[in-house]
Amino acid sequence: MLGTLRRFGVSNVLRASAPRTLSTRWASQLPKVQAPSASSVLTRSLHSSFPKFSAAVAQESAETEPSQKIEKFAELGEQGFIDSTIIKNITHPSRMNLETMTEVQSMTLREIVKGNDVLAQAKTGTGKTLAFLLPTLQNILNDPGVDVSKVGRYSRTAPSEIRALIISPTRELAEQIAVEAKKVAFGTGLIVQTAVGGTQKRSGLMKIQREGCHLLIGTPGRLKDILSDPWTGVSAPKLNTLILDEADRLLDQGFAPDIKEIQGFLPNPSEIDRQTLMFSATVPREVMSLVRQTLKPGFQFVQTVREDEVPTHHRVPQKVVWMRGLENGMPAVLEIAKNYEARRANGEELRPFKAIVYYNSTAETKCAADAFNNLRRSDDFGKTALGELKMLEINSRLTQGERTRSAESFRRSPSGILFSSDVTARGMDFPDVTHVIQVGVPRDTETYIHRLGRTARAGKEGEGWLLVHKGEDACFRSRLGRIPIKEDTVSLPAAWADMSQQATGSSATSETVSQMKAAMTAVGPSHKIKSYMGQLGTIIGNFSSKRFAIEVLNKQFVDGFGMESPPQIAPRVAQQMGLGNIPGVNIGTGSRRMMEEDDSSSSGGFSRGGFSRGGDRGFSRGGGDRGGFSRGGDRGFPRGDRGGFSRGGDRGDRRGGFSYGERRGDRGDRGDRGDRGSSRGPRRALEGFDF
Ligand SMILES: Nc1ncnc2c1ncn2[C@@H]1O[C@H](COP(=O)(O)OP(=O)(O)OP(=O)(O)O)[C@@H](O)[C@H]1O
Repeated sequence: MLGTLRRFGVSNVLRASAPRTLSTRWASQLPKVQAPSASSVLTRSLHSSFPKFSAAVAQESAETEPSQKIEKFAELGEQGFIDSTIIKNITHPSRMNLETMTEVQSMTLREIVKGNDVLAQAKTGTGKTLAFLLPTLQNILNDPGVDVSKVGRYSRTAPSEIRALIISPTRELAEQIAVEAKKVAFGTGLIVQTAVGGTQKRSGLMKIQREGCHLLIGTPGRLKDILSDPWTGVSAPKLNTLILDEADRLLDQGFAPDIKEIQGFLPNPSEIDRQTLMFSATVPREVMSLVRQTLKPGFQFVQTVREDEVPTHHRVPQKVVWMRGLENGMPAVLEIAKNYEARRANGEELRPFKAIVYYNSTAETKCAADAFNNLRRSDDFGKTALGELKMLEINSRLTQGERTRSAESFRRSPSGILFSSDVTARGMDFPDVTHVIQVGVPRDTETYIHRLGRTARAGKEGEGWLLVHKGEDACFRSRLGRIPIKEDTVSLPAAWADMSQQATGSSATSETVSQMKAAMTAVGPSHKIKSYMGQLGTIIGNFSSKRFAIEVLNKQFVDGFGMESPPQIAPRVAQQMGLGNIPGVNIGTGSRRMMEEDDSSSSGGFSRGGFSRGGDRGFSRGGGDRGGFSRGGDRGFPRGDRGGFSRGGDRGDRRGGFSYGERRGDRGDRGDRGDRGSSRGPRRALEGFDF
């Protein structure tokens, strides 16, 4: 109440709300921070970092008790608590068609309308977006200084009338939030604008200048650009609310400086009272000092992930499959799809197969998308039920237009496979995703949780699969050991097939392996090379020894992708990565030229009916031929040649910079770092490469 009083004086709206006891001191919940007993480790695993965090905030925050009463949106309108137009937008069958608030919505609504600072942690897919949008838009309407009237067709609102600012870590998420905000605000006169990188800055800016803005949603880089430039006229001197969605991501090392800088362009909170809201499904302890610096003392800590409750990702069946080699990853993905389709064909009532496959590097997503598109175009697969599946990709290497098209296409499609880097791991709300498949151990627990959270949203069902190599065992146990993932040793024989041998026999697994190997062999050489380099950065961090990592990686490219020998690593890079003396490292400078030749040649590859000779054009210096998926698939891979990797090795790409996973600095949009850029150990040596 105090916050609202401070800002707008007495709020009639608030008086209309029923009195509730919302807060208790967190200290009363202290048993939660005790060390988990052996029997409860699995169910408490989500909280591996949270208990420490909870203890850290015990003294300075209040926790909101779980709501006993699930509220209907319509009641909020009847009470006069929320504007009737907003309620109509939310509840009308032809609009958002929502009836009842989710727990996080119910538990945060009044706190936010009161003007309190809130940190909210709730499971993925439980409606956090609406939880902050609804009260924030209502607060803007409550502000007597806000004029929503129009002169003719034109609003009276200036670009300096921004009352609330939402920061999102990725462009897609910012756009998605804006779409939802516009739905909620429809017909109220409130103006919602976006400022995201990768889009035309000028036209976006002119739109804000022309139409004005009450709620601005953006990515850190573009927001910084716009707010730092006084000539834009876009400013927020009357800002009341700052919202960090995916707050832990925005407060980690990668984004924190940008967030701090943006705060510098906002009014000083000691002069103009400001409410700050933070939402996420995960709140690791590392971000706590920044949470404390950003929120007011006594902020509300709303946590719907309770100790006695199985969090979303526990409810979803999660399976880990240990693969014979990394080359078995794509056949295993294909087998998951085929097994599911077979169940559907047997009459099980299942939704169409709609999966997101996550990789730890951009280049792997590209390679996988290419391979699966090759597969789709082949005669033997193309005519099957799965041949209809859309094979899409999203990663930060695509132009923003391509990214948006892929996201839209996947959103609308009832089925399909999206090969993605962590750009989509947080917040993205693709409907009806049946499977999340993660290949390789993700960089941390939070990444695993958010990726998994792309399925089983809004109460739906979903499955989670993790495909890993035995060499990642220690890393798996340290990052995900407390997550209740069940080992599956029977469902995916393709994960164990020996791909160094030509697949023989007519079993379903042989067919799956043969089909996938042919499709992998036909991937363009430059994609293979980039994938190799991209994986180098991640796999060395995941395996216990470099020697083992190199051996396994090389095997993938020879036995899986049909290369005669693994791609060459330039001597300088090998040295920087500490690979100079590691057996199996193919040191030389031939890869770069090969990529250039491949990029400049027209794409051939996989034609209907199989693998065309033109597929690896420009790649056959050794004169080798290819065929199917024999070991000599990419024979002719040159050795020790001019070129090699140097900074900006991938000239064809628009942007530079490489770090673990997604590139740390996505130059197209400095704010859009879908993936954390960790520069641990050998990965540093690959910075400047764009794989
Ligand atoms: N009250 C509600 N009743 C039913 N569905 C809802 C409700 N509120 C939101 N949803 C729907 O639930 C889905 C997930 O919502 P949202 O994207 O806000 O989840 P989230 O908690 O932000 O997830 P994440 O942690 O992944 O960002 C959306 O499709 C949204 O429309």
